[in-house]
Amino acid sequence: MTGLYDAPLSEAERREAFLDGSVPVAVYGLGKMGLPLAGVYAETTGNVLGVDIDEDVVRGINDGECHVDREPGLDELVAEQVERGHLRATTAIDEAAAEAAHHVVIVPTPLTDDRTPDLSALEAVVRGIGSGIDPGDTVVVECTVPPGTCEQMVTSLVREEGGLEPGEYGVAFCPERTSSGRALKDIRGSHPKVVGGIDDESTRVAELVYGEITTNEVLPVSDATTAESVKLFEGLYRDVNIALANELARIRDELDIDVNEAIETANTQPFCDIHDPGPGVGGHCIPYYPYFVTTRVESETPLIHTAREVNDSMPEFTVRKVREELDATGRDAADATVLVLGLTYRPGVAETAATPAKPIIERLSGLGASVLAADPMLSGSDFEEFDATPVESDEVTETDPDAVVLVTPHEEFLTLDWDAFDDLVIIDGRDALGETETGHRVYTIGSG
Ligand SMILES: NC(=O)C1=CN([C@@H]2O[C@H](COP(=O)(O)OP(=O)(O)OC[C@H]3O[C@@H](n4cnc5c(N)ncnc54)[C@H](O)[C@@H]3O)[C@@H](O)[C@H]2O)C=CC1
Ligand SMILES: CC(=O)N[C@@H]1[C@@H](OP(=O)(O)OP(=O)(O)OC[C@H]2O[C@@H](n3ccc(=O)[nH]c3=O)[C@H](O)[C@@H]2O)O[C@H](C(=O)O)[C@@H](O)[C@@H]1O
Repeated sequence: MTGLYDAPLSEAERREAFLDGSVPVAVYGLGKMGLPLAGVYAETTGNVLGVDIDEDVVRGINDGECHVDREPGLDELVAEQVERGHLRATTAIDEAAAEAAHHVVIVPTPLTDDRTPDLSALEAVVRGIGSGIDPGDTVVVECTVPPGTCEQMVTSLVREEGGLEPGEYGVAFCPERTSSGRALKDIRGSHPKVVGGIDDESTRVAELVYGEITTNEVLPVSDATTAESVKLFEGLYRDVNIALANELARIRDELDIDVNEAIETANTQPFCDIHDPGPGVGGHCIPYYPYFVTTRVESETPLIHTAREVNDSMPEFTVRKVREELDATGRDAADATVLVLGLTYRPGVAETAATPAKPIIERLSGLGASVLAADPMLSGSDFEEFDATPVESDEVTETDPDAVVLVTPHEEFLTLDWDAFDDLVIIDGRDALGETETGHRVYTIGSG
């Protein structure tokens, strides 16, 4: 069986070919998103080859192991699909590209240091696919990309490496609308699956494929660039709305109200969905996606930039609160020991990209404080990127800090024995302590 693009088959025959494994699938990128996606493709078609550049990732998967933590159901799915021969992994991208007829790309698309999209991994993978692609194949891009990437970059790389023209093979953008910690639920159908091809046949193939992958509806849009924009708009909406919440938290002291209470109450109005304030916005998604749009257009985009500035100002705001609260208890931050709890960008996810913990620690050290840091999802060398002394999460109550900053409220930190500390100042970055009586002086971002 060759690929589904322009296949001389009826809709039912195409579906049957996909479901019985006659259309070999390759998934490029086996990380927090790619591994669950490969698992769902494997349980659907029984014929998936995963590709990753990390030999440890490949070896672990071929041993039936799952390297992605805290994803309910993923350990079992990977073990079962590998054991049944439905899923295997390789670092040999050329082999995979030659063997597969349906190519799914979900590798990192981060930002460079000067805040332009870094599509180097995508380029490497699409070149690899181009070297092995056949007429009738389909390339599906799931990693988030700037608008126009599929129409332009993907087709020109396939032309360069494989000599194929659009119309001989398919390209579709099918955004991954998945959150870590609930990846299988999301991939299988928490949200409608958006699909957009560079031509109608590409859209049709993506619609058929994702009609089998998701239990939710499939939303075909006009073209790939529209689908790319849908994904980015979701992220832009979130960044701008978090910035509104953060700006309200910044004026909380002057209003002398609990802004978190006011936000929660305002949101009882169906047209209001103000998000949660916090110590900053991290991850390789929300803080990055705005630049995928602003670097793509000449027009001014003041709202997008201002939202980024507000969100990126929250680490400084958080450290200012540490200084003010220590000051109010007669202590100088310069002589203080500060314990930072939570370094990943949000609870339960082992990802430190753009984490606010990093600038918070840098600013605390800049004040002269000695900084301790704990995070149950990090170990050993993971702490090296932070200018702080690592503390085992189950040993934090053996430290004697003057202040604790709760940046990322992993569940392990919600049951801490606060009595073990003396005369603490606590900055609760995420209103995570709620009504917990800590017996210490607490400043909660948003609530005061
Ligand atoms: N993490 C998330 O919450 C979401 C991420 N996304 C998109 O998915 C992309 C991937 O995200 P994650 O899975 O979280 O990243 P990750 O960092 O967890 O995994 C990426 C995987 O790709 C592999 N890789 C890197 N370069 C490669 C190459 N040239 N060829 C083959 N494999 C390569 C890495 O070894 C790693 O195993 C993101 O860049 C983003 O655009 C979309 C929705 C949600
Ligand atoms: C529009 C949307 O909700 N996008 C989701 C987002 O997931 P992600 O894992 O990046 O987490 P997130 O909940 O958006 O949080 C990002 C950052 O923003 C912070 N955050 C989040 C929500 C909020 O009200 N306030 C706030 O400060 C978080 O602490 C975190 O540091 O980005 C994912 C992605 O695109 O990678 C996407 O699939 C997810 O659905």
